[in-house]
Amino acid sequence: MPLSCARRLAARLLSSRRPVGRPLGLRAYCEEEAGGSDARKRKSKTPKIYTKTGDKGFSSTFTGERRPKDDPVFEALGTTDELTSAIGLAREFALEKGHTFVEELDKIQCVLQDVASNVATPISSARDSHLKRTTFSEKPVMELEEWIDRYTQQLPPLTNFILPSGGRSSAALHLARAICRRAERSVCPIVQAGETDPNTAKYLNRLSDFLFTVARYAAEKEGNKEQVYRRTE
Ligand SMILES: Nc1ncnc2c1ncn2[C@@H]1O[C@H](COP(=O)(O)OP(=O)(O)OP(=O)(O)O)[C@@H](O)[C@H]1O
Repeated sequence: MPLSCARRLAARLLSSRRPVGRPLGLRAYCEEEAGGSDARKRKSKTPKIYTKTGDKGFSSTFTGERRPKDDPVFEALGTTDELTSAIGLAREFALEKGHTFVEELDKIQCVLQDVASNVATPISSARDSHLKRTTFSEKPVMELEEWIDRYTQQLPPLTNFILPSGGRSSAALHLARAICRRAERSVCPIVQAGETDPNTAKYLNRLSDFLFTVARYAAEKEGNKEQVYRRTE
């Protein structure tokens, strides 16, 4: 597959905000660009979700590098994808209960796409045009801090260790929080290697605090008791 196709695909993915985890495959994209193969033209114009380009255990970064699928970049992308999926589930539970923080969760899911775009663009192989499209600033980190402070003010002070509990919304937010911490751990080595913006790891660090705070807020608003830690002996 010509590299130029990979790059054009990546550019289109970023501009269309197609999720990093499930873009249109390279072959499908190149055929689409070329007007489609004869067979495909006859059958259908719908591009296939699988391209088979990853079958040998390698995949592409946004900069066009082919790397093994157990590379730290794909590990971090996969974990970020798990995180946004867990938030998506928590969001559904929260929506059923009419929680107002659903709005913040919506924005967070979009910002996580930006985190993934930045991680998918290793600085050592990026050109200026890649970097320009995938910048990640401190602004969303600051916004999270404002949200954490606002919700914390509405909660009773913490006097015990809280166990993941407090109803479905709250428990799902705790699960998302734990996955968020794993996402942070997976991004840290990439930051330390100087390959991604440190604000991505900062964002994930603040996000786990935000998820903890809204987990408690959800339990409180729903009138659910949170389980507290008690020594078992
Ligand atoms: N297992 C994975 N975990 C995390 N990220 C991945 C994984 N596989 C691929 N990626 C990333 O997600 C993007 C889209 O994934 P996709 O499944 O289309 O890639 P692929 O496996 O290389 O190709 P295909 O599935 O079409 O054969 C890739 O370009 C790569 O950046």
